Amino acid sequence: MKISLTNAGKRFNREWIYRGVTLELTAGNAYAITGPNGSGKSTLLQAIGGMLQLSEGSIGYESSHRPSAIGNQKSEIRNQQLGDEEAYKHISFCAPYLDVIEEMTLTEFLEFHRQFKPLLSSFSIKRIVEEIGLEAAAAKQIRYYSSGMKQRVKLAQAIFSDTAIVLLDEPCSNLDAKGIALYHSLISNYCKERLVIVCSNDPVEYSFCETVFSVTEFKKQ
Ligand SMILES: Nc1ncnc2c1ncn2[C@@H]1O[C@H](COP(=O)(O)OP(=O)(O)OP(=O)(O)O)[C@@H](O)[C@H]1O
Repeated sequence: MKISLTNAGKRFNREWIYRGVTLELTAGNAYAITGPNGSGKSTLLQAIGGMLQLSEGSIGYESSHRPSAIGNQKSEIRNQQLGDEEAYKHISFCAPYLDVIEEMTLTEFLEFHRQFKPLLSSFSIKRIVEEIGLEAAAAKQIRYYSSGMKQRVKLAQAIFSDTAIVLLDEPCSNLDAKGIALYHSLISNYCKERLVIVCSNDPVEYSFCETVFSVTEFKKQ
């Protein structure tokens, strides 16, 4: 999977938040978007995730796959541009401004979510609940969870969805030291082959990202 941004820009009213963003982001890599409060990190991530329309420029999503081999011949890897609808099936998102369904229990919520985005193969809901250490609370409505427990649920929803792209906005919000360790183990166990983008000002959240860029680089107009 590859995401290409070409001259991407976003403005609210007359104010350009970023402009001239040209980047290629590829699967198997982790990227961090940093920058001061209000600089446009979330706005850029939301545009990449298709939740927000750009004011100018474009975003393309390209998947690569190897069609099944014919006879003994090895087939070439084929690249295919995806339409927006198709691309969004490959994206999962975790962010403070995205809500979980508070009226559901954790088990019900994961069952519900699975109908729209399949889970990583070989993962049962029971196993996911165990992975995030919430076995004792699995039958409790999410509305009664602490903020750190809710954050674990949001991380699980994003990381255990079978998507090539994982977008994480402030992924360690409300997590304690154990929760932060859990986040890092989920990233290293389940995100190696995927395209991960983390929006953050806290190096602890993006320590594993090979490429770090600041949204302030895209403020020159
Ligand atoms: N819907 C909107 N309408 C008008 N302005 C907006 C809207 N959404 C965001 N902004 C503005 O865009 C700018 C960038 O906001 P954004 O949330 O992307 O910043 P951020 O870098 O993620 O900040 P933080 O570190 O505080 O989370 C801010 O000035 C914000 O006020």
